[in-house]
Amino acid sequence: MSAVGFLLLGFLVTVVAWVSRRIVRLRRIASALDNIPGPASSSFLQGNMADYFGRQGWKFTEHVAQDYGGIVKMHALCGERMLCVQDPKALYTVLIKEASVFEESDAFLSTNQNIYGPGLLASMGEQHRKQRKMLNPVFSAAHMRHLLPTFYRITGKLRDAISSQVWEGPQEVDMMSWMGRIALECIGQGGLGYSFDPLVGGKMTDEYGNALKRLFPTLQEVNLWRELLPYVDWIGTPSFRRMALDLFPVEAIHKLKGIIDLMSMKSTALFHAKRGALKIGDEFVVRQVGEGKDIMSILIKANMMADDADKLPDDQLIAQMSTFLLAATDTTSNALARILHNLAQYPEVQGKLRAEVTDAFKEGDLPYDKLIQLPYLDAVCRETLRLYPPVTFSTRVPREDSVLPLSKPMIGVDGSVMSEVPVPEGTLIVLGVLGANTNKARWGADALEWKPERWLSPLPSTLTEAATPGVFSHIMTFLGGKRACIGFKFSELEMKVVLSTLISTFTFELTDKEISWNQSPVHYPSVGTDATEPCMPLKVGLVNRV
Ligand code: HEM
Repeated sequence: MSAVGFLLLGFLVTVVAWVSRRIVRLRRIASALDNIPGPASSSFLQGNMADYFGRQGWKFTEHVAQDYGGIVKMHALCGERMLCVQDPKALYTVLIKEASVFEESDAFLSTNQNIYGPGLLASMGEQHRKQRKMLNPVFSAAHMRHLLPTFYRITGKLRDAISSQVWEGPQEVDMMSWMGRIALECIGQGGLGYSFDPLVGGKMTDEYGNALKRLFPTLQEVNLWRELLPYVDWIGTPSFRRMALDLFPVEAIHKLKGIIDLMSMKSTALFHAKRGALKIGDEFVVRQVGEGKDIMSILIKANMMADDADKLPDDQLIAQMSTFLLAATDTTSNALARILHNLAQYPEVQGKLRAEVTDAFKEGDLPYDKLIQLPYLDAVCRETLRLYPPVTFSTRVPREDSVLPLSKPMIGVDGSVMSEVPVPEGTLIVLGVLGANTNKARWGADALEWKPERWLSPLPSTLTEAATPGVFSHIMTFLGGKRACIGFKFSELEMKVVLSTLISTFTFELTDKEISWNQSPVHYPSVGTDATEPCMPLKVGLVNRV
């Protein structure tokens, strides 16, 4: 049999095995979850997948968040059931108490393993625990404060670049593009000690940076094939699998392979250069981009000094580099874009924020603690992250049967009162971040309104008295537990530096172009609902020219 015939046969066997396993699992899950209320399925094939995860899925996500109980049954592909979990006690069980049962899905882990290598987003169990043990201290506030001068310097360049665009008078500026570039440069210099972009107008030309930008759109093109990965990524040796991929007749897969190869080559070269510099000594290191204060330099040093039992192998260190770049860029840039969009819609909030920041910075750049604690800047960031969590697609799959207790009982489809929900092994769980962040019983009747002021007075006791398992305030935007976002302090600092610089220099207004927000692994803005290209035009002017 020819190599192609052998490949096709293997593929067919895999598909048949996958379909039969799926049918058995479906039947079991469906009967266990029958009694949980939730929206009707839109079609047998797609269930509610397109309603929830589709580009215009935000309204449906709000409907699920507001109109059902703490756990909502939804329909996945071909009759499969999935649960949206938004009750705080149930979320606590998923993320903390039984975190070793509720792991990332196999498809998520396999995809990430093939893209980034064995980093945080591709590891589970002991390997993940060991990586977090090494990495948690690297992301502590003590290290973040050393990044502040780098962030001020980079953001100064951004301010100069935008100033030159609007020097002659207010202009329409695509702020999404600038937020993408600043976020990449912050994680480039602050995370890897590498500069992607001089931030001087035009477009970024760096090969590595452009590969990163192409990754998510290309992944979208191979969505269906990704589901099959856990069933095939153990077949043969890595070189056999590479050969099989070259023969596979799907163009997007070849494109993806090219992007991943380039990212891997660049991060490996950067890693070795960095470790070489660290071995030569501190004097050499301070002359590098990042001056040895970037996350990777600190990680490599910590790893060199760790006990043998705690040391991470090179491939796990290298894998963190693309992991950080991907996890940090779109999330923070879109969060910043959302804040600017809201400030343009609420000029009184914009004015109040500008007054606070201008007064605070009148004697020069603020030190770390003062910047982080500026009350109104903090309130604007928290409130935006609460109401518009940038990441909405976090999922988990229980590796064994489990039970999720509820903080507030709910009424089942048969009218009975349910204080807990049985969850069979293999059930797809969507973490209902929006539902947790906007629960009216806990946040108050105005939970769906964007009101930064709510953070300036004590939060309702309904919220503070019932624990929320989130790492950031009382919100679930960065999740909680052992897989919570490791970079939330990095992101918070970056957002505050960028916003304080922009808001004290520029004014932001809406244009006549409608900005719509698209559901995707990370929410992004576009002009109107048809365009898929990320874009957010705002009318930008100079503060002292108004
Ligand atoms: C507004 C900005 C950000 C948001 C909303 C955000 C949100 C999240 C969420 C929800 C997760 C959990 C994903 C899951 O388990 O399904 C996560 C994980 C992660 N984030 Fe962030 N993130 C942000 C910024 C950052 C930054 C700046 C970095 C790095 C500097 C970062 C690095 C990571 C990493 C490495 C993980 C995987 C953690 C693990 O599995 O142990 N994130 N993030």
